[in-house]
Amino acid sequence: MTPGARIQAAIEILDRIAAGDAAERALTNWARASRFAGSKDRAAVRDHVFDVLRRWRSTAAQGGAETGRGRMLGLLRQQETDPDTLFTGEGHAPAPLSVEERAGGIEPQGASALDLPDWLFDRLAASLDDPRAVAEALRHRAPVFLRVNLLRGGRDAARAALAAEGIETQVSALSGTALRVVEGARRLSGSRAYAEGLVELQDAASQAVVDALPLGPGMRVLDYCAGGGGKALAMAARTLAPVEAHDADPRRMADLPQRALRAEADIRIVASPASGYDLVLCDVPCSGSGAWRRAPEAKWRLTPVDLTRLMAVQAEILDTCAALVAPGGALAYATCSVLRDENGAQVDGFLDRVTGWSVDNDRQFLPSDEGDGLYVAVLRRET
Ligand SMILES: C[S@@+](CC[C@H](N)C(=O)[O-])C[C@H]1O[C@@H](n2cnc3c(N)ncnc32)[C@H](O)[C@@H]1O
Repeated sequence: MTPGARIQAAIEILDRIAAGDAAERALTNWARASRFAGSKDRAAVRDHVFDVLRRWRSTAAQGGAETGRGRMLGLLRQQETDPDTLFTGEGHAPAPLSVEERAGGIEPQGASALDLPDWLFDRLAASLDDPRAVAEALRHRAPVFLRVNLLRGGRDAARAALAAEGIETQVSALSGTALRVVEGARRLSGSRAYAEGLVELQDAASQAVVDALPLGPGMRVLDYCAGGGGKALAMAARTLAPVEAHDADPRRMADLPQRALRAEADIRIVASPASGYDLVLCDVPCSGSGAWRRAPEAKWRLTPVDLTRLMAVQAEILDTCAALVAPGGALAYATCSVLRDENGAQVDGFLDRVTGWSVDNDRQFLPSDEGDGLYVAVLRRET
């Protein structure tokens, strides 16, 4: 496909998304119907679509229309790429710009310039000292991070194995196990280092969250909202003992046994956790606001009603998990959110409802080149 044809494909997919299709579904449907598209074409089209999704409002403003075509035009203007080189009308490229399109487009202002819905800008402003910096970070692509699986070898050995396959990494400042991929990210899924469990894909701040947990050899540990199991696997590498994994939707854990096998981690799936754990992690469902650059659609689909519903679920999970912790044990509450309502306010609410608990430590990570936006609080059961 020519660069112009890739732009036209992205325009059509963006129109499907605007009509209500989920981004992944729209991309998959396009790929199925476009057998001529090679892997590089698919990756390029995907990048265009996700670049626009991160900047849904500002690209429409700068492109002069709330359409796939308008947004792609706005994106090219933001990237200082001359649209006339791509909107040529030749082959499968988009039609040349009209006089109106050429003259159209305005400089976005306020929440539009920050690519946030208005209501979310207000929530972010109420949560953070520098909401603009966080909103700006969410407008850019996320770096790719790996976790070195210490059950399968050390960091240097993993870096060397990756480098031998053309995947260059840098050591992350946030966590001793985190590597930032600087070259060859697309080779990862087919690499031996990945297939043999030397590394896992995991954001650096997610790894730092696990670093913050009071984990030790032989502890009895439960991951109550295990999902795909990223944190359960990281915890198993630290405890050198079984980690129990639970999720209200067991289908979310479908790949976990296979991942555990590859990583040589001892993960045991439990449908009904008992009690008496030394540590229970509840990595609760949340807005995902700290990771919206990876899943930008969520930024536009979340409503105030959704957020209120999520907050109720979070409080309920905290209370359920507290009852599973042994006296003297710890309860870790984590989100991938930067909203205070889902973070510090939930912990404050919990401490108001219970007695005999205190905060050991808590930390808010903000989205940046170093990792995603996550929150973790370690709560100690005194009695
Ligand atoms: C943020 S994800 C977990 C991500 C996972 N810990 C990881 O690191 O890959 C939240 C998970 O909580 C699960 N969940 C939602 N409500 C729940 C509930 N009431 N009890 C247990 N799990 C729940 C969801 O199915 C989802 O898999």
